[in-house]
Amino acid sequence: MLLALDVGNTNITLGVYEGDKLLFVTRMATNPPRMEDEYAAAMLSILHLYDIHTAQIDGAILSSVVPRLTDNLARAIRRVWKVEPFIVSTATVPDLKVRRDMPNTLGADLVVGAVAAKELYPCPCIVIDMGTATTLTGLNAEGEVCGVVIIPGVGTSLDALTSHAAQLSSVSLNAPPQVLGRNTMECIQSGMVFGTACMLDGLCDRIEEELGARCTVVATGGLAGLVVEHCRREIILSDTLLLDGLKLIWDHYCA
Ligand SMILES: Nc1ncnc2c1ncn2[C@@H]1O[C@H](COP(=O)(O)OP(=O)(O)O)[C@@H](O)[C@H]1O
Ligand SMILES: CC(C)(COP(=O)(O)O)[C@@H](O)C(=O)NCCC(=O)O
Ligand SMILES: [K+]
Repeated sequence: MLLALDVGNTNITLGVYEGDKLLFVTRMATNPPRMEDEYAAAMLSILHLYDIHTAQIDGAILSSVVPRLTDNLARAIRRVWKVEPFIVSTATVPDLKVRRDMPNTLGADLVVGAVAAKELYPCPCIVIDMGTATTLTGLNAEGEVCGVVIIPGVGTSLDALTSHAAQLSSVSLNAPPQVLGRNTMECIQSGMVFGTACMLDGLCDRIEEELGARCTVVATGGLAGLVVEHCRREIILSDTLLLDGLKLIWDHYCA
């Protein structure tokens, strides 16, 4: 079985594959950061919860955009399962062509999303990932990464807004009944949900203009479900895009 981990700035997403089948997906909070033994204990008890025994894991793959956690997690994996985790980066995934300055600074999650999109969807393609940041990655018809847009994520924006505006407090991230909010809560929700949906529609149009072709658009990340249904363009939702990408990378480079 393969243990696949994607470390984002808010959540560590963990999945286990048996062959091509994703057995389960679960999440651990990224903060506070933990030590090697704490990660080992946490992952062991999660796998125990899903009836996976230590001897059943014979491979591990890790993508991380939080460098200070990567080593502790990798050491925990080596210690518990006696396997060397494959660490995703542009260097370890050389088949993905990245047409931008300093390609090696592309976030590992964006590498994984791009590999998944290139393999699983028609290109040109735009990958939207809505987590701590909202990112849009543009892939051309050859599946090469042509560039990325990075925007503060929906939750991150809301935190910034409410910490800077004396009369605004945080709201639950839900779509209000109409665009014109009738109370402070609805006004903020409208801005967060409809504002983000309009921004995604508009950015996809502009990325298509730059790529000179109509694109497939696929969205993932913890906040995608909330926003994408309010977009006017057709956007495919995939909760497991990054785990799918990790599995594809594993099959290509390690199997
Ligand atoms: N099912 C879910 N699992 C995880 N996070 C979720 C879920 N639904 C909504 N969220 C929200 O998504 C955000 C985190 O998204 P995620 O893609 O895990 O971020 P990151 O990759 O930056 O760690 C948080 O604001 C969280 O509250
Ligand atoms: C843009 C990101 C912060 C997104 O992280 P996330 O929201 O998934 O936690 C991450 O991909 C990152 O740190 N990237 C490095 C810079 C770059 O890709 O250009
Ligand atoms: K992510």
